Amino acid sequence: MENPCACLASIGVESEYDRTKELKAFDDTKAGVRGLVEFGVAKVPRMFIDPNERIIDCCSTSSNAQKNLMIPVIDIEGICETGADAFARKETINQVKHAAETWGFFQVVNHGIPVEIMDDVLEGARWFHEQPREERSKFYSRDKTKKVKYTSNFDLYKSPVANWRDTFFCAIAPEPPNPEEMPIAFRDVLMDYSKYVKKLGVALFGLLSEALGLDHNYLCEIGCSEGLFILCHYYPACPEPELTLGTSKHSDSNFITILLQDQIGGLQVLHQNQWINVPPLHGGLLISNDRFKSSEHRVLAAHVSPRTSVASFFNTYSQPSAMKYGPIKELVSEENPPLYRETTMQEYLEYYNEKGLDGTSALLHFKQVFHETPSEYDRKQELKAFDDTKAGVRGLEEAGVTRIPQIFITPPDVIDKLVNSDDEKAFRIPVIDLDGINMNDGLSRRKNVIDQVRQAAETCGFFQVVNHGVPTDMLDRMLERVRRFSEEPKEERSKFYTRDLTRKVVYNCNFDLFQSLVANWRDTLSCMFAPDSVNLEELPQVFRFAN
Ligand SMILES: O=C(O)CCC(=O)C(=O)O
Ligand SMILES: [Fe+2]
Repeated sequence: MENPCACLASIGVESEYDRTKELKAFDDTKAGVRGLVEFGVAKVPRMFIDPNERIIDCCSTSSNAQKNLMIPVIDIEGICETGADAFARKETINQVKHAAETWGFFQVVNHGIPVEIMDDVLEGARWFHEQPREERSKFYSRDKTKKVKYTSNFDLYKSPVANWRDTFFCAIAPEPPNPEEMPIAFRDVLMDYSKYVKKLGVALFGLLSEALGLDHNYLCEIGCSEGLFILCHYYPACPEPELTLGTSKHSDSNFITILLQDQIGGLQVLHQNQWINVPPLHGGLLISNDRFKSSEHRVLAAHVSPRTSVASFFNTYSQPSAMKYGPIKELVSEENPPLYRETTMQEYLEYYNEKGLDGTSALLHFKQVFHETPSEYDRKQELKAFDDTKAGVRGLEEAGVTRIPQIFITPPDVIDKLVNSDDEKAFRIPVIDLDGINMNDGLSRRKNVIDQVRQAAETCGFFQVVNHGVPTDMLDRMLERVRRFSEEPKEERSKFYTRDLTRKVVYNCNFDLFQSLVANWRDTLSCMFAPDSVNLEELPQVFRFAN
C-alpha cells in the first residue's frame, strides 16, 4: 500500500500548494485521519490547519470564568415514569427550561440508559475505527443515500478547513438499515443502544415541550423525534493539537442531540463568549426560535490518546417531506415576533451540508430579514425601487429618512458577533515604514522591510504603510474630491449611476445589492485606470483637474 502521507508531501511549499489535490489524495486513502496516524505523520497536513482559528488562546479555559461557569447537570431520575411526583417533575422542567434558555446545552444523569450499554457502544465505536484499514475502508463512502457509512469530514470539499476526526454514520430511524449492511461486531450493541436513546429522546422532547409551555407531546407530534441517526466519532491522537481542531465551531443541524463521550474530554461550548469545557458526561441541545439556544460548540484535537464519542441526532431526516418547520406558532406574538422564516428539513439540511462547518451558524441564513410585517415584505421590490433612484444611500439621507430601510438591516446575530468580538484587544495593525527601501545602499533596510511585510501578511493580512512616496496633500485632496462628488446634486451623481461593469466609471450603491443578504450603508465610485486608463472627459467634473 502506498503511504498516504506521500500524497500530502507538498505541504508547506506555498507556491505549489494545491488544496483540492491534497483533499482528494486524502479522501482516496479511504482510511481517514486514523490512516494518517497509522502511517506515523509527525506534522499536521496543511488541509487541517485553520490560520484564523486562535486555538491556543481558546484552550486556556482554566480561567476564573471557567471555574464559575459549569454546564448544568440535571437529574431526571423517574421524572418521565407514569406516576412521577408532580412537584419534582415541575422542578425538573424548570431546570430544563433555564438550561435550554441560557446554555442550550445540559447534561442529564439518571436518564435510564444502563452504564454498561453506554460503555459497550463507546467500545464498539472505538473498535470500528481501530480495526485494520482494509476492513473499515469497505464502509468508506460519501454516498448520501447510504444508511451505514464511514467517512472523514462529511464536508471535506466544502468547509474551509478539515477536522482531525473520522466518523461512522448509521441512520437508525424511521427505517433502520438492513443488519447485513452493518459491521457484524458492532451491530447488536448499536441497535440496543439506539432503543434506549429513542426512549430518552422522547422523554426529553416531552420535558422540553412542557418547558416551552406547550403540551407534553407537542414536539414529538410535529415529528421532531421521528428520525434518528447516530454518528460515532473518532478523534485520533494528534501530533500538533494546537494547529487543528477535532470538530470546528458549529451548532447542530437537528432538533436535539444526545451525546455520549468517553473520558478524554475536549468538547467545549461557547457560552458568554468563552469556550467552556464540557466534562465527560451526557448532554443534549435544542433549536427553537432562539427561545432555547442552539449552542455553538467544538472539539479540541485529542493529544495523547484518541477520543471517541457517539452523537445521536433527532430529526425528520430520511424522507424528504414538504412539512415546514419554523417558529412555533403558539410561541410567537406581537411582542415576540418570529425570528426565522419557515423551511423544510430538506432545504435546511441541504443548506447545512453544502455550507459545511465553516464557523458560522446555518441558522443565520434562515433569519427573518424583516421583523415587522414579514408576509408583506418584498425584498426584491425594495431593492429595485432603491436602485432605481440612482441616488444611493446619500439620496436617502437627502430625502431625510429617519428609519433605515429593511434592506440595510443586518440580522442581530451578526451585529452581536461584531460588537462582542475581542479581536481588537489581541491584534494591532502593523505600521510599516517604507522610507529608504529603494536606495542603492539600502539592501539590508529593504530586507528588513520585506520581513516586516511578510510577517504582517502572514499574521494579520492587513498593514499600514508610511513614507510611501504619495504626498500627503494629494491624499487629502483625493479624499476631499470623493466627498465633493458624493455631495453633488443628485442629478449630477446619477449620470454615473450604473451596474454596467464594462463601463470604466461606475457609481452605485452596493455592487452586490441584489446578491447579498444585507445592503451596506455606502455608495461607491469606481474608476478603471489600468490596463487602459479612463479618458479625462469620462470622469466626473470634480476629479478632472488637479486644483
Ligand atoms: O464529539 C463530540 O463530542 C461532538 C460532536 C459534535 O458536535 C457533532 O457531531 O455535532
Ligand atoms: Fe455538534
